[in-house]
Amino acid sequence: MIIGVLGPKGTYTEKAARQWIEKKELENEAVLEYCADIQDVFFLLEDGGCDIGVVPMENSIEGSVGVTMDMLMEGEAHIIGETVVTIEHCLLSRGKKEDIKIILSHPQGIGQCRHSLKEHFPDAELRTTGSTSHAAKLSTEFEEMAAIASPDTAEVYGLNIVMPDIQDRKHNHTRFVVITKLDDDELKDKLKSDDPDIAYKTSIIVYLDRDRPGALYSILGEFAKSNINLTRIESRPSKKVLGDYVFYIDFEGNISDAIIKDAIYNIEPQVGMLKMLGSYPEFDSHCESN
Ligand SMILES: O=C(O)C(=O)Cc1ccccc1
Repeated sequence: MIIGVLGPKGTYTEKAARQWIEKKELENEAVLEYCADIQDVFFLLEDGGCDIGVVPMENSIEGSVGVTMDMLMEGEAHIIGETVVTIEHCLLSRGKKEDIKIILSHPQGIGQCRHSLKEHFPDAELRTTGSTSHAAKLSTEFEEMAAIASPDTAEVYGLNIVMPDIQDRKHNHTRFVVITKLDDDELKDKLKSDDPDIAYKTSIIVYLDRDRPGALYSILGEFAKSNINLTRIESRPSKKVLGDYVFYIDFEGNISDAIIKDAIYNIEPQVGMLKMLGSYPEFDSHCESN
């Protein structure tokens, strides 16, 4: 089974993928395919180059990962799982702290360390890369470069940890989603089936089409009426005109539950578009460590 992840070796996304692989007991079958950026994970999946993909979705400090949200809207990928990884950013370099002039990372990495960078490296040039480990790899070339990445990545690329705990807040977590293009039958052949008794979550995207008072209220009311708990609601630009949005809604429950099916049935006639992203086992922080 080929699993597309953000590369090169040493990304947090790889950590997330390994966490999910272990949970699904796929250690003997899974082969990781490293991609240059998040978009490429989706393209690899769409082109049939991998069975499964793992991509970052949202971070507790920096918020949503726009490219992941956009690619979920645009493509055929659907969500079959999620996992949460604890983020522990460090500053990695070949040189010493006083040599550092350029700091590299994925935009999420830079965003999660913004205040700390201003405080400790006010004059450094900040440059974005495809991933945290891509930044680490580039930093092996010059002593004046440093990467924001995980301590494990320092080991992979033989870099020094010049500053541990560089993130703005101690508690830092990223939620990753597991995506596929395979249908239920194909998945049944490849994956151990999920325990039907565990808690599920469902993700949808809705576009309201007609801007009118109470349109979103009415949709959210369908969830409230059925006592369905929302876990996330985010808007993204519809990309049609300024001020026009699509809404990403996550809620507790499985689309195979009658109560969820009924709520979706009631919402559908009220919206211009409803895209079902998938129902999948909710990450359980009590059972899963990382
Ligand atoms: O997976 C990575 O290493 C990335 O570059 C994306 C990212 C960046 C920061 C936190 C979590 C994921």
